[in-house]
Amino acid sequence: MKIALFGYGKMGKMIEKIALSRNHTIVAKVDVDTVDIDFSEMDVAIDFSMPSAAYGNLIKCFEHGVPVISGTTGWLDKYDEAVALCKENKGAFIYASNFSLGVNVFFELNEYLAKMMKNLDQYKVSMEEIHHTQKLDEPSGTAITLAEGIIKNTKYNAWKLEKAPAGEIPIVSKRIGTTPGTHSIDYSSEVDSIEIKHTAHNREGFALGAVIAAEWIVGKTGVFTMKDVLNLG
Ligand SMILES: NC(=O)C1=CN([C@@H]2O[C@H](COP(=O)(O)OP(=O)(O)OC[C@H]3O[C@@H](n4cnc5c(N)ncnc54)[C@H](O)[C@@H]3O)[C@@H](O)[C@H]2O)C=CC1
Ligand SMILES: O=C(O)C1=N[C@H](C(=O)O)C[C@H](O)C1
Repeated sequence: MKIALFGYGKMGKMIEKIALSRNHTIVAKVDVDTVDIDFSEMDVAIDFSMPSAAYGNLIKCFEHGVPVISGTTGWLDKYDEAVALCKENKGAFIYASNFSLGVNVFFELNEYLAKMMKNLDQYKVSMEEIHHTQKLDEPSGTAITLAEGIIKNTKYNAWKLEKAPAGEIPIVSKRIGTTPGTHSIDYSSEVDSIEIKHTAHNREGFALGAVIAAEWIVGKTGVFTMKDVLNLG
């Protein structure tokens, strides 16, 4: 495949490494200094840019008929608009807050545990996410996806950064060194705690998942998620 990278930072460079190892070609590396973009050579675009840029990059891809994988987080206030424009242009689009296989397993584990905890009111849930100090958004997109999974399956109705009132999930965001991404969920009662945790050791898992999603989406039309790409049962 001929892949265009929108965002050539930490993730863009890791995606390039994984893509080349899978015999793909990088036909464009779009970044802040890019003036002209030639869409004619792209089979698929992969956007790992920044919260303020992602939506604009997606729209350009939809308008030029290029399927797009969006990994950038912190722009979900525009997600519904992006879906509508994708459909209007008969485009193809996958957004995932986290493309790694391990985190997508963790998403399923999170919902499974939440269903079991639904009526155990003696337990209170809390979340923590730890990332590198260069991360622009908080909480992480992954943490938001996890919180939504808990809300869907329990009596909790919202999430809040740091402290949260009863019925809302508190999320603590920490920025430490070069941490790739650690997410933990804790159900605590007077007598015990139950915790599940995912720790990324590097960015390879994120990049591999994004490239696999790119390989999957080529030739398709519509809006998809990583659940469509991964058959996790
Ligand atoms: N969904 C997932 O699996 C993952 C998502 N992410 C997300 O990906 C995004 C990027 O993360 P990193 O690569 O670590 O950040 P980074 O800061 O290393 O790279 C972002 C790059 O985007 C460039 N950029 C800024 N405006 C742009 C524009 N208009 N068009 C194209 N490029 C532009 C920046 O100059 C920079 O080179 C963040 O939102 C992060 O949360 C990161 C890892 C995994
Ligand atoms: O900024 C990052 O690095 C990451 N961001 C994503 C998120 O916001 O969840 C995914 C991963 O945790 C790394």
